[in-house]
Amino acid sequence: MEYIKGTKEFTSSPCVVVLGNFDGIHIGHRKLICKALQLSRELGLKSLVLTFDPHPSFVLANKEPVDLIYLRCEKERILKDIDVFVEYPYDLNTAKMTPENFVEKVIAGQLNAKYVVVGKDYRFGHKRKGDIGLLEKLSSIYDYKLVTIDKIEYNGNIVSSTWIRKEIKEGNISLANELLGANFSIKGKVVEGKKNGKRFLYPTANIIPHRYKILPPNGVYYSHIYVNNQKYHSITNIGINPTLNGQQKVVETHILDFDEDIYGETVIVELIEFIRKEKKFNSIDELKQEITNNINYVTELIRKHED
Ligand SMILES: Cc1cc2nc3c(=O)[nH]c(=O)nc-3n(C[C@H](O)[C@H](O)[C@H](O)COP(=O)(O)O)c2cc1C
Ligand SMILES: Nc1ncnc2c1ncn2[C@@H]1O[C@H](COP(=O)(O)OP(=O)(O)O)[C@@H](O)[C@H]1O
Repeated sequence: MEYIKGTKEFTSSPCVVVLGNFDGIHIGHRKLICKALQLSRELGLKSLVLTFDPHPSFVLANKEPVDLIYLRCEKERILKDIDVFVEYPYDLNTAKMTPENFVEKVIAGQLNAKYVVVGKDYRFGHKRKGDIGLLEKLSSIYDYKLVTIDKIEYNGNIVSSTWIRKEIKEGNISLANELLGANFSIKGKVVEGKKNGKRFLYPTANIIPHRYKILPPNGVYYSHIYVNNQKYHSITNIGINPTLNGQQKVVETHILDFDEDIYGETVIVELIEFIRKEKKFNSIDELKQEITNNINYVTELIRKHED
């Protein structure tokens, strides 16, 4: 995948363009992406995803981009089949562009779009005045075809990033994963902790989560971890380790049947199922007993799944 960021000075060969903010790439977004991939294969065109960086709300409302389901580095993994991923700089000049101007200059001009794939409610340009009606109207002038995709529903409700954020915050990881069409994941570098794991408890690979990343409530989750592209079953605690008077929020993963030094490695932790809330125990022994119970539960879960 070619990745274009931080510049407006680029052009593309004829392509199928997918437009969207793709805050949390969910089953609705995946449908757009699949359609674009299918068209690009059939027609021998490049597939290109265009989003904005920073998020428009950061520039327009001066809001910090908090509670991100995917950080940029995490999106690349999901968009791996796409040929080109563009993060178009969203500054005050971009915000001022009329929708007509954006289509002429960027979509038809720079991107050389032959197909434009968007959700039915896609809005763009100054004050979000552009919509699919305008994209359709301009398609004959700029010689592209418009493909619109209906909003996807799950149990009668329209799937949205806002809904998924709510489920993640409430700890409903299994449902969030259904809506994402993938397991919610946290990517980061394994850092050194206080070494209490190996000494008194179980070793855990520690990641300090990015301050913009959304996280579920502090607690213990059945997880998968990818180390050097190899997948392992694991159990993850998200929290501050109150029993050992910790202060900082850490994502800590104990990998089952594993005994390697992975400090400094970039890993991906996927959360699969909520097990329990994080608690302050009266002693390290009590904490260890509970962690052992949790590991046994996960081992049993994996065994049942493999039967
Ligand atoms: C499955 C699991 C569950 C845990 N649950 C708790 C908990 O409920 N409360 C707590 O204070 N710490 C909990 N911990 C965190 C341990 O306290 C932590 O792993 C230990 O402090 C080691 O820290 P270190 O990596 O800095 O050495 C849990 C760890 C694991 C692996
Ligand atoms: N099964 C395992 N799960 C997680 N980490 C492991 C495992 N076996 C070995 N390790 C290594 O041990 C480190 C964690 O040991 P720990 O005592 O918890 O130290 P720290 O406090 O630095 O996290 C990990 O970062 C990793 O390099």
